[in-house]
Amino acid sequence: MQTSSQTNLSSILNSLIPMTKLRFNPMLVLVVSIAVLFTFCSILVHGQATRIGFYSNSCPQVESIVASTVRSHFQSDPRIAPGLLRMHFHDCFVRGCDASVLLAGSNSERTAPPNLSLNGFEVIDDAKSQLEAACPGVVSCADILALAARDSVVLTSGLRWSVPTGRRDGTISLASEANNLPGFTDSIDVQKQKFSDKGLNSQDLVTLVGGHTIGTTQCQFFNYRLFNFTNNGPDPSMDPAFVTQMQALCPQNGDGSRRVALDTGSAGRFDTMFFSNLRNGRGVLESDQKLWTDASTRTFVQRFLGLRGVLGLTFNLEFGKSMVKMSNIEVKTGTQGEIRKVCSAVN
Ligand code: HEM
Ligand SMILES: [Ca+2]
Ligand SMILES: [Ca+2]
Repeated sequence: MQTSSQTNLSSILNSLIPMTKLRFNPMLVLVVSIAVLFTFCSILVHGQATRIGFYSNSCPQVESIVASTVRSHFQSDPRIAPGLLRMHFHDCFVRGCDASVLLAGSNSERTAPPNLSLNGFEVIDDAKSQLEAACPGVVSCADILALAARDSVVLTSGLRWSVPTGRRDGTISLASEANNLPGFTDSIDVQKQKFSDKGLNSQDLVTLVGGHTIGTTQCQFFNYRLFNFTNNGPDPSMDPAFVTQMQALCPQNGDGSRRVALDTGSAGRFDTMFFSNLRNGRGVLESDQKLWTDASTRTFVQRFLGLRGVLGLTFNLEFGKSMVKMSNIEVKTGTQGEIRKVCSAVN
């Protein structure tokens, strides 16, 4: 039913365009105005966001170029897969996912202690130079890193997810800001706090730390648990047989830079073995083992292991969902930041 004011409005609008055959349908005018208003308000409130297919016209080859570059480097050195996943995490937690972690120079993030062992920079540089040849000045380094992290999970038998793109590159990178990153001795409360500061909840925390299902750690980040953790011995949350196994790999006063798997027995495969290891007191990092010790995070570990009946969660599926959240942290879009020409330097 039309109200008299709608009828009046449409007759006024129709009288304004006597030369055309267009006629205003008041309902249509209403729906379109609401849609325009809604879009306008949501841009005002949320800022612009990333979206799937951002480069579908400007650089349709972007995904295939990144994927083939990551694959070819992975074939000669599989360590780049965990390397790129960790690099994306370290990027997102400092100034958002803006490739700040890729900038070289004195006092840049790269020089901060947690970033000294990052690897895979050459993979991003390689993809970037191919993309500059194919679509000059179009694809951001931040997006290349987000895509490369996803491709790394796929290459290690994880599930694929769609990566929204449209990030722009930041121009600032400060070593001092890398203390935002969680540390391997952090309590669960501190871990939760650092994640919630970035809009990530406890489930995201457990899921994303599940990224430790691939890759390695240096002995120096956990060997303090193996010997004099307490007055009379190793960390009591560790399985004694596992302590012996780790002592052999990381002897006291041995080489602290030696590397061992974060997920014993499955360092190359994106699976739930990491969570079984936590359940069995076989977590390598102190911060990882606490995900099982603490009841509030343990429930999520149990859900990934199918130990909570209908509350079961599929790790590989949840990982993609939490990664989409993580890779949208404080993103720069639209006219913010820039599209770097070279990923290690601002334009
Ligand atoms: C409480 C949070 C976290 C802490 C304390 C932590 C700490 C660490 C430490 C100490 C290492 C060993 C680094 C080395 O020896 O070079 C490491 C490696 C790694 N981290 Fe984390 N991490 C956390 C969360 C995450 C998240 C959220 C991801 C990804 C989504 C991630 C992915 C990785 C990967 C893949 C490696 C292996 C790197 C390689 O083999 O090159 N981590 N992490
Ligand atoms: Ca960043
Ligand atoms: Ca694994």
